[in-house]
Amino acid sequence: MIDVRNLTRRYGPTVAVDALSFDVRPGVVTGFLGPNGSGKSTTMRLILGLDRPDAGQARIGGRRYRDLAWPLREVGALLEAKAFHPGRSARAHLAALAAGNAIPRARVDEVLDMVGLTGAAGRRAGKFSLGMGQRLGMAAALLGDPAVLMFDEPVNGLDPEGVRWIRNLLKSLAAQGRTVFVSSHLISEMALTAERLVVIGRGRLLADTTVAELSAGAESLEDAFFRLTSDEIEYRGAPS
Ligand SMILES: Nc1ncnc2c1ncn2[C@@H]1O[C@H](COP(=O)(O)OP(=O)(O)OP(=O)(O)O)[C@@H](O)[C@H]1O
Repeated sequence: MIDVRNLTRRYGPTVAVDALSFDVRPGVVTGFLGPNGSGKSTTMRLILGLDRPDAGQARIGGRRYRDLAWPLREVGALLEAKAFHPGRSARAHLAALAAGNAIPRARVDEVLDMVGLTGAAGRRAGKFSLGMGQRLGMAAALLGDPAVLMFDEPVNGLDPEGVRWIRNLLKSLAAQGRTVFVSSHLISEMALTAERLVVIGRGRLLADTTVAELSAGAESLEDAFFRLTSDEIEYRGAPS
């Protein structure tokens, strides 16, 4: 469970996250949607203690990130691809993370297998394709067997096979009872992956609902999304 209460973050005159409150529940995939610059990445960084809020707070399993004794064992996150040393093998990268977080070494091979990287485990991660890099990032997120998982735009740039693989992985992690929170620009992809949705615009909450409910009053989830966010997009072309 993730709970976000009155979370606010300003950068100079920009209010990136504006008194945002929502819960992310276990057992389902929750999509995090919003136009470019609406504050999704900032919110995720605040939840993960990578940035400090000006007001409010975010908690994981009832505790702030900085109060977690072994963060990697409570929350796994994939924020950007290729967040690893390029000269290290995939296995060495994961082994270093495991050692630093008191995670048994045997778990490294388990997660390599889960993400389909067993055959490439000895290769230098710097030579990995984008899809392999995402798989390695997923393996790192899963290493501590955490109950809460967060992914920022995990399918960006992936081929259809990679997109489907991530979709199925997220669903199976939620089916195991984990809390899965995933941001995306791709509304059609979220319609296939998520059950619940948190939608924001200019840092503010626009909807905290299910995919089914949001789609119900519109022709498609995409139409419902554009209706919801139409006043929130900073730069629009002139009306045709
Ligand atoms: N470190 C920073 N310094 C200054 N402004 C920032 C910083 N990080 C984010 N912002 C601003 O805060 C707002 C929210 O940005 P954020 O990256 O969280 O949005 P986003 O929804 O993740 O966008 P995208 O979908 O384009 O990735 C934007 O106006 C952005 O320019």
